[in-house]
Amino acid sequence: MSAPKKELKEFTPEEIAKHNKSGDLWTIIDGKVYDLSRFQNLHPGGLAALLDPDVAGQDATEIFYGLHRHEVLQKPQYARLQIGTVKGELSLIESREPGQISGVPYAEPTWLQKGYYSPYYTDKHREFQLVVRKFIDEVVYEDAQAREEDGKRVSQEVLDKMADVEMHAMRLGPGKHLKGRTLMGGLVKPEEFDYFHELIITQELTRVGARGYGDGLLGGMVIGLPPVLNFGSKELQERIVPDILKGKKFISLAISEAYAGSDVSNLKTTAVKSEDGKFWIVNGSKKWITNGTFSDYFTTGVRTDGGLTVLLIERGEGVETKQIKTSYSTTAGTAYITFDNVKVPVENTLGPENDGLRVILSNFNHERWVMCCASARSQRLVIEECLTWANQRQVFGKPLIAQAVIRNKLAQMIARTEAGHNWLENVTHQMNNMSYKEMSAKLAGQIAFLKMYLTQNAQDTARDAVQIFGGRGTTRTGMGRFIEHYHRTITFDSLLGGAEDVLGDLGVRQAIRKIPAGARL
Ligand code: HEM
Repeated sequence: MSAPKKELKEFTPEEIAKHNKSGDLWTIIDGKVYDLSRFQNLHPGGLAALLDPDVAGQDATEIFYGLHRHEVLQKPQYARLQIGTVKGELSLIESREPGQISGVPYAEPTWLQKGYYSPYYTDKHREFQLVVRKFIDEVVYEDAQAREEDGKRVSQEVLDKMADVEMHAMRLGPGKHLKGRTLMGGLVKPEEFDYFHELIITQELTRVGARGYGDGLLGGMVIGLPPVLNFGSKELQERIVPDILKGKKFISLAISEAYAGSDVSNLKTTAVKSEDGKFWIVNGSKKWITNGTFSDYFTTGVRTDGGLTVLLIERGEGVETKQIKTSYSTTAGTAYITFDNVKVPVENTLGPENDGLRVILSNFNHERWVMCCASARSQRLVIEECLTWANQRQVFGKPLIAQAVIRNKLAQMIARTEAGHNWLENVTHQMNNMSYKEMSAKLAGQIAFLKMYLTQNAQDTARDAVQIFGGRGTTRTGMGRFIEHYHRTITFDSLLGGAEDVLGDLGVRQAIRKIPAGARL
């Protein structure tokens, strides 16, 4: 990220002060001397700001950090404006190194903070987390910022590097699909890989702070491939799974329709058997399908004679996908899909005919839990931004953090995030110790409540964060860019995998079913 090192001179403040006019313009930021003479007319904030008597030839550190993110100075085109350092002064502001753990309180979950303990994570998990973070900082972060902005698909190079360490396979959680694979360069054995490892990957990916990119990074595979692995024929699996896990082919889960979202039993897309019984003929449409614009395969819920069936539909004649523009980046490839007399071999049926609801539901707990991992972590990113900003921002002659109302917003934000994250770790611990059957029976309600709780909190946190950042929280570039992005995209999380009210209701209905027959007040 930083520019190549060059010989830097030392200057005294007196020497620097002489360069204080248009065409001969220096300034000091954090003990470093910048020559802005040739940049002055290109400066996005204008020339006048740079000619201010408190800036031109002076130490502008406080003013600079009130207006720019530190990352501005790390960009090569700006880093090269540095010509020297101030004699006798040290730089105090740290640049984040790849893999670094944040020192800002609550920016990291407790188990990653120095001097804290956890009953859940082992030293192996810690080692794994460090390597995954470094990988994501070095391989994914820049691509995430660029693609979120230009809306293009995740770069193939990133997908290939992720495949090299088997990250696509690991994102599907523990299971048979990991057998024989070298995970993260051999750091964890397939049989040792557990839900905390998966949580780590999901949470580290969330830290890039680019929501559309996060889904574009094969979110469709995370929810669309499990039905193939759990219900597809051996032949089908052997034919399509290897290329998907290599990041060469793509798959989506195609359930929701303009007619039916959370109400999956009311789908209108139909599949009728051909006369020879060899094919399904599929007609209908699907909406909000993540990665749909570039997917090769669609795990699709269809209405059949006696109920609901799930089919693996391959891109081909009769399948059309159109980009839907949503509140987040088109890098997610969110699609509207139409199926017009699409011929699907009956061998592509996933699970028993007319029992598709079970196939779809079997995946929901894991899908929602993944969303919980992401939501819990993204709230920490907001805390880090807000705590740091409130501490550095000067307003009415004091730091913003000196205002009790701001401290109160931060208090609520931190308490909500800690509560949700700790609950998530408890649920993850249960998943690690339960069979799949037990998980389905005991955790559907818990996970539904947890997701509802986290996304409600996330929306409160987004609203509070914008108040803390003020106008900066509403612009796509500059100081508040992560906050603007979070606030704009957070509603998505509250709907994916079931709207909040639907999830809350599911949890209560499950609880009521389990009240012992003899329970009375
Ligand atoms: C090495 C020195 C500097 C560089 C490379 C630089 C670069 C930039 C960039 C890239 C932006 C656009 C930020 C964005 O929206 O993404 C910007 C905005 C701005 N800069 Fe600078 N800048 C420098 C120094 C300064 C200084 C010393 C001042 C002093 C007042 C200043 C005042 C401003 C202002 C007022 C804006 C507009 C901020 C906003 O829209 O909120 N800049 N600068």
